[in-house]
Amino acid sequence: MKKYDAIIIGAGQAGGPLAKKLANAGKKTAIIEKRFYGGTCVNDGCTPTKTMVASAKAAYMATKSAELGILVKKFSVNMPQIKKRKDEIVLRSRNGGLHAAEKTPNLDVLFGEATFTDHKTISVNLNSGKKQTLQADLIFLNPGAKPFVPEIEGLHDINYLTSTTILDLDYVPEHLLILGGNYIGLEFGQMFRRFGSKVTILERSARIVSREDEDISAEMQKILEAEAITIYNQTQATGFKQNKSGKITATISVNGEEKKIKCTHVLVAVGRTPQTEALNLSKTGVATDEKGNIKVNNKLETTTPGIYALGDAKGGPAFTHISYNDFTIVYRNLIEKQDLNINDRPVPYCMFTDPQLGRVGLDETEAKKQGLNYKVAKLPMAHVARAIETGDTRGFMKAIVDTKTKKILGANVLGPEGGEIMTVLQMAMEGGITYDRIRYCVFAHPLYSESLNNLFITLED
Ligand SMILES: Cc1cc2nc3c(=O)[nH]c(=O)nc-3n(C[C@H](O)[C@H](O)[C@H](O)COP(=O)(O)OP(=O)(O)OC[C@H]3O[C@@H](n4cnc5c(N)ncnc54)[C@H](O)[C@@H]3O)c2cc1C
Ligand SMILES: NC(=O)c1ccc[n+]([C@@H]2O[C@H](COP(=O)([O-])OP(=O)(O)OC[C@H]3O[C@@H](n4cnc5c(N)ncnc54)[C@H](O)[C@@H]3O)[C@@H](O)[C@H]2O)c1
Repeated sequence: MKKYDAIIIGAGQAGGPLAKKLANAGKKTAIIEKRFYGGTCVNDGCTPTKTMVASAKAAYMATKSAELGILVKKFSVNMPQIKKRKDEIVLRSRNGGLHAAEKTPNLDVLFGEATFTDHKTISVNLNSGKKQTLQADLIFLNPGAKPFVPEIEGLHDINYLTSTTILDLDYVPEHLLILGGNYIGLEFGQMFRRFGSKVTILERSARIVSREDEDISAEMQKILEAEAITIYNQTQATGFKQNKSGKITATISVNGEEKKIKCTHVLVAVGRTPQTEALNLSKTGVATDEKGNIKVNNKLETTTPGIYALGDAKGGPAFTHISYNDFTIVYRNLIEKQDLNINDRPVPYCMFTDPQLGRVGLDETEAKKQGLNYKVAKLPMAHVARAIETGDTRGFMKAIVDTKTKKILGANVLGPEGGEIMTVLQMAMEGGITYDRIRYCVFAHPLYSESLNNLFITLED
């Protein structure tokens, strides 16, 4: 049995940085990782997908460049090269994080699967085949999540893809059928369409990106359909069959009506599930909800004092920056004796479709639901000088403002660099800068953000 001051399970977006900071603060720390240092974001999430989205954008630009007067006569997609570039970037990032951790005094990095055997006692099945038992008063759980695979007849008999396994393809699928029309389904759907696949997306809800306002869903659907992606809303797959040559027939229910679709590959992108089962949390009194998410209070402490949960495994918004912020909250509270909680933070995000969808704060639906006194400012990208000049006028900017205080309550920007434009509005929200000031702010011409002047000029006082 080895005693530590702190043990961290999972080297994800919270665990890795927390381990280094605790060790540097003088705590004898161990971090246990069963797979790859850096977790989902670095190895199977943000880094590889955004790397491949960049390749897909290059393919898209090759098809669009004639409009800008540049004739690309012919181009081809080199999937092995796209994969190689992605693998190299992932490896560099993974190894960078690992080497920094291994060089940190006071920090032991263990590769293996951790499971609780008793109160604050952890057994690790080391990847080397050996076992090690550890104990600490402070334990941090950062086990992340994995793709959720629904029970659909025949799904387990076909060689379906997940957001993790699709990253290993070194060829372009002929016809990719995707279950789920949100982050993962749309980012991969557009990417593979641009690589040359035929793409069909099935979304169970009435509309894709169903957590956003209706006008966002409609515009996103229009943008994706313009690239010849087929989208079925209010649709579920009810069965799959694969023939000897590998071709798959999916039975789908569209608005209750049965239909058959033939495809070559199926990507399951219907959400993620926490990796908490293997932890054997009942041994240490940490409660989970019916989905396996770890229950925490607003300071991220679980039902067992001294054990904290960070990142995706606690449910709620599942983003890298939220997991990272969890680390900073826990660290500052425990080591710097601050009094921070997770309720006070904004939850911005960006969907990396092209154009991007950046979002922060309240949308129109939520403002209406809360009965707020609000106004909506909306500006089509077709009225944005920068968008016209660069030849991409898809989408719009939208902001919700408080009529009385003139404060910005939220923003959705579906457009080129939508994430960056949203972030400018987020900074205004954080600094309490009202929309009537932004209307007359001097922004450099002709930036996308300059059009925030015009966005708020659309509002009458
Ligand atoms: C395809 C895809 C694209 C994404 N793109 C974005 C994006 O663009 N922007 C964004 O903000 N977010 C994105 N996300 C979400 C983001 O990756 C996660 O929210 C983020 O990685 C936070 O994860 P985490 O810190 O909770 O845990 P993770 O990063 O998942 O790390 C958890 C680690 O714990 C390890 N582990 C689990 N159980 C054990 C155990 N018992 N013992 C030892 N180790 C264990 C796992 O192996 C893993 O390495 C994406 C996700 C996916 C799947
Ligand atoms: N850019 C980013 O920040 C980014 C990118 C990728 C993933 N992520 C994170 O990863 C998480 C998982 O992403 P995701 O897209 O898999 O999940 P999600 O929960 O965001 O979306 C799943 C979609 O699938 C639909 N769905 C559910 N069951 C279905 C079924 N049986 N058939 C058809 N549709 C069905 C849902 O209605 C929903 O629209 C997200 O919560 C997100 O936080 C973030």
